[in-house]
Amino acid sequence: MSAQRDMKEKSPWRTPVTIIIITVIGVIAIVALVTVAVLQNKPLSQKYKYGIVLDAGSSHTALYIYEWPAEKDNNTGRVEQTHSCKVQGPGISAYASDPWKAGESLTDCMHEAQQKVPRNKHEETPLYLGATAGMRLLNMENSSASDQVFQAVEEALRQFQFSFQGARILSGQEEGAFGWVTVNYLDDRLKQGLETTGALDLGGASTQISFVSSNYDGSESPKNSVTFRLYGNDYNLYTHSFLCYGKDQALRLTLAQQTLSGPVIISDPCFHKGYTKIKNYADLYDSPCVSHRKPQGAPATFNHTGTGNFQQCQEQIKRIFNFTYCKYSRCSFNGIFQPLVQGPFGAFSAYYFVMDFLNLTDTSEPLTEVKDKLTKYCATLWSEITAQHHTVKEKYLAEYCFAGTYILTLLTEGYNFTSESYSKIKYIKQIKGSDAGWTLGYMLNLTNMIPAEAPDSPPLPHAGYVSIVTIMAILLFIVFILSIRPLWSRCSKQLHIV
Ligand SMILES: Nc1nc2c(ncn2[C@@H]2O[C@H](COP(=O)(O)OP(=O)(O)OP(=O)(O)O)[C@@H](O)[C@H]2O)c(=O)[nH]1
Ligand SMILES: [Ca+2]
Repeated sequence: MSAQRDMKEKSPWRTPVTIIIITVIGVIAIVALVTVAVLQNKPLSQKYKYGIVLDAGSSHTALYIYEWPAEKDNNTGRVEQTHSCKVQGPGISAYASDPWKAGESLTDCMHEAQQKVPRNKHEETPLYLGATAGMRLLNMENSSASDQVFQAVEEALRQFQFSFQGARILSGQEEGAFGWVTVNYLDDRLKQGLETTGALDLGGASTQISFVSSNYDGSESPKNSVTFRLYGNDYNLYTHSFLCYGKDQALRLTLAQQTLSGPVIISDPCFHKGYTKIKNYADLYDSPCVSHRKPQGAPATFNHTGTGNFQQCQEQIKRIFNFTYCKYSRCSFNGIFQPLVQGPFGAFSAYYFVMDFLNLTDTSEPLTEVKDKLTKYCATLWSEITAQHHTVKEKYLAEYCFAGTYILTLLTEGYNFTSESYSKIKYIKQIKGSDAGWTLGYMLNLTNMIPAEAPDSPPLPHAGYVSIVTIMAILLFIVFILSIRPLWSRCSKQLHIV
């Protein structure tokens, strides 16, 4: 009997130390369970992926770096622009006579990208270059020069350790459609199946309009139609890119029609009174948008003189749009089909630069007021303008009256925005820290980051899952305490005896 009691007392399960150890292990196990539950579905450490897109525009090239959590490739709204770099100098199409310089011009921004993307990610980071209207024009004018520019650019980009995926010219349709994808992706409209926002992009050499219209099925003009299935929703997008109607080429078109007879002086209502500059005919007509109209026997130069009159400027600009023919039910201009504009719009690139400078981004202001303000601005003397804005580049400064008038004319006369639909335009530069433009949409498409179908949602949301596991853990803990209570009471009795 006493030997039995001895054995019971010496059993390791019956010592206070053992009971304390069991209790601690039990608590640790429960805490671990809860921790695992909390971390379930969440990456243990945030691992990021990167993508780089070079936007080789007509006026300049810009590099964008995008970043997203590696585990969330398919989730919308997660890709963010973390860095952008403006390439010094003109767009790559301007290097047609010196192609290697086009490649060289990109190296500074590429070195910046090397610094910004973690070194161990370089090899897996895709790098794309997309060229737009400047290269479209060069390709039309001199395709071998355009090939050489691409060769030089590709050679330069291959020097870097990124995963170079090629350089190519985007079609106008792609440029318009990817701009629309970017805006709606950043606004979280695609995944949630919300009403979409149209996209208005004004570049230097071309301009794009893209929107979804409820009364347009794409059949009337298939070349203006792009269909998408994104997150389980079908979209039938209307899109058109007008080559030669970007801000810089539109200015050439407007000037060209005032120089048909090769005058020595041009009195231009789109430039401020007091502005006067000697310009070369050869430079003005050095673009396929106007080259065929070069006046015969024109002098080498002309004196470009401003008269600063909004009304007359608008009249000059209207004449670059052809409204005389349309084989469809309705057209914007130059015989291009366009349904009535519908819904909200985001207007970016030069739409934003220009209207922001002119303090005209508030579209709740009636159009008549916007026109009044622009009338006053255009009528301001050039000497006053330069005195007020001495830090702004003179080339930009001289062109704001033209550019503002062009924007209003393009929107209201070209695309048929009314006072009411104009108020639904927002002039934007960025959405949630990422620039509005085609580059993000292009990368999302090429990396298959927007699925056609909505991703399967988990049977329980994360919060629900955590709650259930926590309740189970608490119950387990109570059961555990109840089960060790007899051991504790026996243990304390023993301590008493001792
Ligand atoms: N005022 C102002 N104008 C700018 C600025 N950056 C670019 N621009 C001008 O705005 C116009 C459009 O610029 P971007 O949108 O960069 O055009 P792009 O992409 O080079 O041209 P595309 O190939 O036609 O798209 C061009 O005339 C530029 O010279 C800026 O910061 N301020
Ligand atoms: Ca552009």
